[in-house]
Amino acid sequence: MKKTVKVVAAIIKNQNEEILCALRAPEMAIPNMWEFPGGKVEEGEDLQSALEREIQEELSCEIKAHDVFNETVHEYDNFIIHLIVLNASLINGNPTKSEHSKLVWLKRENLKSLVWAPADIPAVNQLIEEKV
Ligand SMILES: Nc1nc2c([nH]c(=O)n2[C@H]2C[C@H](O)[C@@H](COP(=O)(O)OP(=O)(O)OP(=O)(O)O)O2)c(=O)[nH]1
Repeated sequence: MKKTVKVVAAIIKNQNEEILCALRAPEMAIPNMWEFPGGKVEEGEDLQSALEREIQEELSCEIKAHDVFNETVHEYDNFIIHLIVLNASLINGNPTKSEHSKLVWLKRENLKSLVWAPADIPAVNQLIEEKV
């Protein structure tokens, strides 16, 4: 049976209403695909704390995680992901990449120009549809 992994990811916006997108590095799982930054929820951790911790670790900045924006279950070849995308706001510092290959801020209407991790497509679609 495939393992199910619970992952939280953040929608972080800047003053221009652009959204932070992160490119997974070649050596990461699901390589060379764009994602909303975040990571796995640890045992006993609530969603908001997990996301705030992951963003501090990965992007060296402080966020406040808010409500759930989109929740999706997607089956990859070797595991099942329960991806929970939360709205978040930047509290302190600037997102700085460590593990990722690239970080970009994109307007909603341009999100489709990236190759997203398949599990992220529902959240991307919801972001685009919301503002038409
Ligand atoms: N962070 C994140 N991971 C995603 C997204 N979409 C998606 O399919 N994934 C997958 C990629 C990975 O297989 C898994 C999350 O792993 P990760 O490598 O980001 O998390 P982590 O830092 O806690 O993992 P680890 O290296 O400590 O094991 O979920 C997304 O939007 N954000």
